Amino acid sequence: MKEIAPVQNDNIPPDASLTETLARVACLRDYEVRARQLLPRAIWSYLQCGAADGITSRWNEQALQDLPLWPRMLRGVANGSTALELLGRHHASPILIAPMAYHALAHRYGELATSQAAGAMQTGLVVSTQSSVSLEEVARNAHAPLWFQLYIQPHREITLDLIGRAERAGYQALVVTVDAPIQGLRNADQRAGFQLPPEARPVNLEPYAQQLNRTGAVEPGQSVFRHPLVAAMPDWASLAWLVRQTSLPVLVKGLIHPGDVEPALDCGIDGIIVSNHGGRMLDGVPATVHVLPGIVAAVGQRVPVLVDGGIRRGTDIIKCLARGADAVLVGRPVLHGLAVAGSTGVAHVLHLLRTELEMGMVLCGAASIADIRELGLLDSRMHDGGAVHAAAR
Ligand SMILES: Cc1cc2nc3c(=O)[nH]c(=O)nc-3n(C[C@H](O)[C@H](O)[C@H](O)COP(=O)(O)O)c2cc1C
Ligand SMILES: CCCCCCC(=O)C(=O)O
Repeated sequence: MKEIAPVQNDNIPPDASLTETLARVACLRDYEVRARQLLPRAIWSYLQCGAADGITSRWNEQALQDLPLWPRMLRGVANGSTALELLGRHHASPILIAPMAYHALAHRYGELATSQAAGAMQTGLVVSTQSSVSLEEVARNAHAPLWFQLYIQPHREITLDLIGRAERAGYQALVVTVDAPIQGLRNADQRAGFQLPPEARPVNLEPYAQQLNRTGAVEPGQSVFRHPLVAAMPDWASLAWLVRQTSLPVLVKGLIHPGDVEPALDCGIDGIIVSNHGGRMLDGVPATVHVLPGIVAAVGQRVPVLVDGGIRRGTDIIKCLARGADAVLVGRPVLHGLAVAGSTGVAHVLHLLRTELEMGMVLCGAASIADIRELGLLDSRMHDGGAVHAAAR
């Protein structure tokens, strides 16, 4: 295994020791502020910004903040636990790291640093098709449960090869992302002049470079409908085909409409991740926490439902689970921690979230993940202002 010294980080300013930096960081938001100060503007833009006007990206966070929690008292939660079983495996908490391209933009060890932190914190990591460290190298060095995020490729043989590589490398599940047949409209990146630097490359796809000689971006003057990726865009039949090609559990990521649940289940998938890609694809789609209950109802407990988008606090996790999610994925904060303090920063982000989750559970009277779902910690009546008094009578 490559040695990764957690303290080594080019991004930490010379006037602040790592200890000082970490001592001043109280919550995930502090990492965000610090990462923004440290990263070049164009890199920050790519890692942080939502598509177009960033409306959905803001809504994801705002919607979670706007949901009031309704805690229960005097329930005795000593010996509580955040543990759960997901797809037949034990997880220490309902937190996973969302798939994100190019961790090397945030830190020179990229996904190796992230996976080291994930292992230390017993947190599942979803490795992107567009990781900057190869899926095999991440797996060789990992101590965390790994899932592989797969973009269905324009050529079936490439998709098959990626599936085989993930299986052989020991990944435990495939996450098929379906909300990004082309790149979202990245106005902020355009303004900041973002271009991928040489150290951040889609290395997993390099063996197929000759067949994949194009990006997801739409060139000026080109009709979007004529883009080669649109011509090769996957459909439900592609997903059903993919599920038949692997023995691994397959989760579909990017569903937000309950009408898409039945077609997805018909394909034989094993889980759903409610996601709008952190608001990075189609701007103006609803916040994930708003659409979550509709999906959960449509699924009816046939497969696990996970959710991501805007989770910045342990209480956000409680809100998602109270609305029916089995687990959550966290995106940008992981990259913020990575940019500020490498693997230590990521581990700290995960630690902060886990601690906040446990504090929130204690203060809500929830001793287990099941309790969070069953205690009525969120209630639609809470949104009717005065009606809450009537509800309590
Ligand atoms: C920089 C960045 C790169 C991303 N790359 C991918 C990707 O390669 N595949 C994918 O399915 N989702 C990708 N996503 C979306 C995340 O998996 C996730 O849905 C989203 O970040 C969750 O929202 P949050 O960042 O507010 O937590 C990316 C997100 C970011 C911020
Ligand atoms: C064809 C879409 C590729 C997007 C890859 C990276 C990503 O998911 C993101 O930037 O968000």
